[in-house]
Amino acid sequence: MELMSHSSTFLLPNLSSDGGPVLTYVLVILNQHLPRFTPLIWKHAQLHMCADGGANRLYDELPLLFPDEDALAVRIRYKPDVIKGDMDSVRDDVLGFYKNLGTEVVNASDDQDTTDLHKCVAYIQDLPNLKNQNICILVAGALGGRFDHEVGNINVLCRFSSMRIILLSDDCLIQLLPSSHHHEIRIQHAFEGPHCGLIPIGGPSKSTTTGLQWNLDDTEMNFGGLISTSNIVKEEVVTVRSNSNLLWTISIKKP
Ligand SMILES: Nc1ncnc2c1ncn2[C@@H]1O[C@H](COP(=O)(O)OP(=O)(O)OP(=O)(O)O)[C@@H](O)[C@H]1O
Ligand SMILES: Cc1ncc(C[n+]2csc(CCO)c2C)c(N)n1
Repeated sequence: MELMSHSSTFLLPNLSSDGGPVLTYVLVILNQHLPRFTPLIWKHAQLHMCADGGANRLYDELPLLFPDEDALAVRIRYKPDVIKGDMDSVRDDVLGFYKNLGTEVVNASDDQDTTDLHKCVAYIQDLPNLKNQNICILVAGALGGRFDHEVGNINVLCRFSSMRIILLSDDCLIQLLPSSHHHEIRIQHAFEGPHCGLIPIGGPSKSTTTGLQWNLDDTEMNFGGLISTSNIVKEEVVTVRSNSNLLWTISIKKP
């Protein structure tokens, strides 16, 4: 089985692959409080998208991260490339502002069965320019607020299990570790940890880990039984093998 390497190098001031694969980052902004490090991951991303009402967050909240600057100048500097969704949450003034700057708007209001995040990920998956790139989608504002939205966002990880997608908030990140691979997670100790968790998301799992305070040794996990929450990262590298998909979550440090 192949090894998949992971490293949250997008949290570093300057992007490096840290021995892992070279990734092309795409940023998707959701309709939830913008993480404080949004300008940093914006800089690392090649493409910037807003999921429907996520455009309101960019418009309203990004200037607050630059209190000494003119709000209009900040909004022009952080222009999304694409806004996609069913358009029931983005405000008309916000849509008009970004359309005037040249943002592409994709109205998918006919689809009321998939979330706006799902629609954005499907758009990224189909982009011809990114076809041969090793893409990693960073999803800002994926956690906090409404629980149905949070679970919907986690479900997108499962529906697009062959894509690298990382859900982000100010406090933590969540990503899928598909059982099709073994995993090596390089920890950026200055920016993340020590609290972490491994959660069986697709049914019962048997998993083996190294690098944690409470390692698993071909240990069965399932909802209603054991799941690994409040675990602690102890080494530079965490390894995970599992016969079914797991969610990996780790805390993000406050500056
Ligand atoms: N409170 C939240 N927590 C986590 N993610 C959220 C939250 N609110 C919105 N999102 C994410 O942002 C995306 C865009 O949000 P938006 O409010 O435009 O969605 P919506 O489909 O209009 O929601 P609603 O269910 O209220 O109609 C959603 O698809 C979801 O992924
Ligand atoms: C069983 C079922 N439950 C809920 C919805 C509603 N829904 C799910 S995603 C979405 C679009 C949100 O932008 C909406 C309205 C549905 N279609 N099917």
